Amino acid sequence: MTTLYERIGGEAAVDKAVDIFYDKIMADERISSFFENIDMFAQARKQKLFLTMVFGGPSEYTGKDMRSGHAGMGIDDSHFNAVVENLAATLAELGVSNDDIGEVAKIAESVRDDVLNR
Ligand code: HEM
Repeated sequence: MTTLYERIGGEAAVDKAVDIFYDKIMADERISSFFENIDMFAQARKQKLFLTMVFGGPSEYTGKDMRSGHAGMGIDDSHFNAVVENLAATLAELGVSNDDIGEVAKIAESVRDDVLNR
């Protein structure tokens, strides 16, 4: 059985997706302010490793868990929805199938309560 990671296109596709994703985030006034003082190069590197892991690729992520990684930021459901929307739009642009985008959305849902610290 192929993994989501393989179907999306492996390392090259995840790298490209994360770069486009953060361009969208930085241009999105609903959420860009959260990233104002963040080193986006380091952030993109972590996000590539995190998504690679949760999509079923190699597990090389050594960053924080989603609860401690987002603690005290005041992220609410509307911010979370905006992030997922940008991720789905990025994957659609890269030609990922609707089924696979649905699977990514499910993975995102599975960390919602941790990211929102509830
Ligand atoms: C599917 C949802 C999300 C995933 C998978 C995700 C993933 C990550 C990862 C892997 C990190 C790195 C953690 C570390 O430093 O070790 C991180 C940090 C961060 N996330 Fe998220 N995130 C999500 C949702 C959000 C949302 C909704 C926001 C705000 C709108 C957000 C804002 C941030 C910020 C600002 C950081 C940087 C923290 C810092 O370096 O001080 N994230 N996220």
